[in-house]
Amino acid sequence: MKPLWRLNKYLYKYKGLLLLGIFFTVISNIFVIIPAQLVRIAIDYVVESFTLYKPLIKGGLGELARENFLDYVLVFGVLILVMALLRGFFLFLIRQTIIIMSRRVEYDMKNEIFSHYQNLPLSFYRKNSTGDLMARISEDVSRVRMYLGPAIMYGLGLLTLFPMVISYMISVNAELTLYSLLPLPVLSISIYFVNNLINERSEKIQRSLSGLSTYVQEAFSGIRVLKAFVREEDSARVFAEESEEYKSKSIDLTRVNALFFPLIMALVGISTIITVYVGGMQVIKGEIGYGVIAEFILYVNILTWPVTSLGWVTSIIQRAAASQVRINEFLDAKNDIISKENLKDEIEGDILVENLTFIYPDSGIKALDHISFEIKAGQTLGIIGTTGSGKSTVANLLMRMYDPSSGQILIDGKEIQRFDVAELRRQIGYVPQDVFLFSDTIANNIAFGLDHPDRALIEQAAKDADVYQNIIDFPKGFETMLGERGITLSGGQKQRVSIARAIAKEPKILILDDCLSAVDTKTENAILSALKHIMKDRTSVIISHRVSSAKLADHIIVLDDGKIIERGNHESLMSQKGVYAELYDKQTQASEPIDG
Ligand SMILES: Nc1ncnc2c1ncn2[C@@H]1O[C@H](COP(=O)(O)OP(=O)(O)OP(=O)(O)O)[C@@H](O)[C@H]1O
Repeated sequence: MKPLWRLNKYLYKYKGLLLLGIFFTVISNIFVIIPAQLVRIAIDYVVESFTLYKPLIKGGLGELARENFLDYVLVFGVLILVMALLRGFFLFLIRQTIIIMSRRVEYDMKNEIFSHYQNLPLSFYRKNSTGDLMARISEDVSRVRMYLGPAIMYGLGLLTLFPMVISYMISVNAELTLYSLLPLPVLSISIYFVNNLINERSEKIQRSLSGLSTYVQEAFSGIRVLKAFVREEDSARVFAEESEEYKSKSIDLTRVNALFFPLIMALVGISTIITVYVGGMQVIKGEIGYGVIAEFILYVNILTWPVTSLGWVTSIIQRAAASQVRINEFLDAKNDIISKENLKDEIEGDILVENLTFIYPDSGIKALDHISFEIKAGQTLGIIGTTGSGKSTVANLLMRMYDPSSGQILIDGKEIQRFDVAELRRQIGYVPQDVFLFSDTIANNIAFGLDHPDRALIEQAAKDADVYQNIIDFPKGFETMLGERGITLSGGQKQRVSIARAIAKEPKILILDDCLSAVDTKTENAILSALKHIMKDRTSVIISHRVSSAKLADHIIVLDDGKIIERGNHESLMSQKGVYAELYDKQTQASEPIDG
């Protein structure tokens, strides 16, 4: 229960709806109790009338008595109907308050979690899978909503109806109350266990279903590989196996579900039999009228649903608490990338890296080992190195996705930690190694980093990234949709759109992380020359494992296993005849990659 206390702030926020909900619950319960009493009065009246009826017929007053009797019964009928309508009306109002409150809280929670997620550092996303993040913001929040909505609603109903009905029943006949309610605790406990079984099995089904959909999703997104390796039959077989598992789990659930209603019916039936039996004995003894039996049968029926829901509500609360624990775990995750001074200065672009060492916190891998370099504003640094040598890690640290383990990065002579994080990133144009484009139009993808998208700027960025011609060749040009519902760009086109997105921001620092690997050297040169022109007064970092990308840079560093092993410009490095020169020779001899 304790984890759910965190939700009290929302209950407080929507206290108006909650209090109204409680009020309507009490009122609706009154309209449950009164009809039962009316039934008792009506039945007792009918029984009495019949005893009086015979002498009246004999006295010739039969017709009058009959009319009187029918009027009276009609009044009862109308009253009971009105009560039922009023109860329905208040039940409607309860749902309009409590369920609406739960939907509002659900909305607030999702927003709170989503904006918290966005604040969390990259390291958090390394530790937790996307599936997990999605499950907590959707399924877990839905379970918590079940507590805030239905569980609170039925819980309130239970808490108010029970004392009202039972105290009234006791006031009518304590002994009959005791007997008729005897099976109800058994009902509640059995429903609790059956419900737990149902939940357990539903969860298994849910897991099996998500396994099934992940499998289908993967099979179709990897359809090219699947077809190329002729694995269709194999894939269909695995699918059939997963479906089989889903089917058997569903049948398991149906078996338990099938137990649910008969169980309720049986226990309610037992209560009714006991009420009729004990009540009948008391009627025979002349202690009560017939009407009391009918009234008590109605009460037992009225109490059945709340008792049934007791087990259900308990298990909803348990599940909600477990979900809230998972939500709280993420909500309590802190962002350790915080600014010391929130400097919002315009960046010039001087970068000084001193003795920088970085160990990835999650894997313990030392990706950078005491590296130092300097880039003056407007200059270009090329970073060359083999796979896993730490090149992307430099980009990560310059973007302040992580903080250095030791050493420091100074931008314009100021420690990077002093800058406002968002402001720093806003002034950096980053082209990641693994291109990610959104399922949106090309124009919107290029304008992604802009607060006020400007068509001329978008088109210029596309020209500078050498992708303009490709885009206007599409029938819908810049309005072409990308992604699942749109067209698929080639690897090289994607990289260039990603570059256009970074330069459209007109950044002070541009970081290209191995993003020219899918374009041919001619396009690579065209892009680099265009970039040189537009980055004239800005700083560029070009990361690549291809020498052709870095050779135009003012300075080049060669990384190996996190250490700088060579530095200089293209000419000086070539004359050193070291790793760089060797790489250059090897790569110029190799055939050029083809622009896909
Ligand atoms: N997020 C991460 N968590 C843990 N270890 C990481 C992470 N990213 C990279 N590493 C490790 O750090 C080392 C350097 O990786 P990095 O990505 O910087 O290399 P790289 O030079 O960019 O390689 P490539 O050219 O293949 O992209 C590698 O050993 C890698 O396994």
